[in-house]
Amino acid sequence: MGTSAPEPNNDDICLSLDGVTISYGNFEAVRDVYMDIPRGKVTAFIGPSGCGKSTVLRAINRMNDLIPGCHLKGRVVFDGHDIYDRRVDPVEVRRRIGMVFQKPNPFPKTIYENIAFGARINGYRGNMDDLVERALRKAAVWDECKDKLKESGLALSGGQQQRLCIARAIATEPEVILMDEPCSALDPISTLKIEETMHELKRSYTIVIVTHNMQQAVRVADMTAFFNAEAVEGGSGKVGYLVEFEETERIFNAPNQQATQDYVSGRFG
Ligand SMILES: Nc1ncnc2c1ncn2[C@@H]1O[C@H](COP(=O)(O)OP(=O)(O)OP(=O)(O)O)[C@@H](O)[C@H]1O
Repeated sequence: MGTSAPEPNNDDICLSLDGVTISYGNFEAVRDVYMDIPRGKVTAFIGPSGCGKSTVLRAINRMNDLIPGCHLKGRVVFDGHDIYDRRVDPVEVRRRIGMVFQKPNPFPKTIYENIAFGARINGYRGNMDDLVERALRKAAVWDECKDKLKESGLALSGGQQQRLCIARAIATEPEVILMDEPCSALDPISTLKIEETMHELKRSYTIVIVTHNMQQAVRVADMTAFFNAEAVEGGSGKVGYLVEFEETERIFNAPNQQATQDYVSGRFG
């Protein structure tokens, strides 16, 4: 992606956060995060509100660039290159590292166009009908959509819209899919469908999900990162930090840190 010399490759690691500190103006939201996100697995970010989970997630595909005053120190290494290198195109980063948001946000276009639009902009030259079908199938929403491809994406149910948004993210052929609380606006049945879809998707993609729902982390994630926030000396706000990053089973059954134990067992604050 970049033109700098590639760093040594570790095939099992998809993305490395290397001393990442993110500020909004003068406010330091999250400090000094180091983590190696494994390839082909689901990684969950959990932790109390305001500890910086979404901020870190958005840093992984340079989505924070769109927030005026947001600034990152450190490096995010993907495919051997720092995605914040001056020579790297953020649009290309976001194509390779796609994102699904909290609220389903289909374009006000047909179901077909929701998929085809981004692919066309990215210069896709293959058979568009095939791409639309493939993406909708991978996102497990083909059966519900196949007879109404020319209808508006907004006419689908919330859960179907979210799977359409996953299909839209897949259509640009990313390697990573970031999901920011993708089920928080959905009913339990739609939530289970998305979770099942994630199990399928991790065969082809690396997934990072922010979730408030600890049961969801247990159900879907191979690895879990627990973030917390602490008061800053002399300051009024709190700064987020990564407490620990381990296999999900370990985080929920035998974490290294007392703060993690307190959080996962509900004895927090
Ligand atoms: N656009 C922004 N401008 C200024 N401050 C922001 C912005 N977005 C987030 N923050 C601040 O950064 C800190 C981390 O927020 P963030 O949304 O990343 O936390 P979170 O752990 O994802 O929270 P939640 O679980 O409530 O979504 C908070 O103090 C928040 O107020």
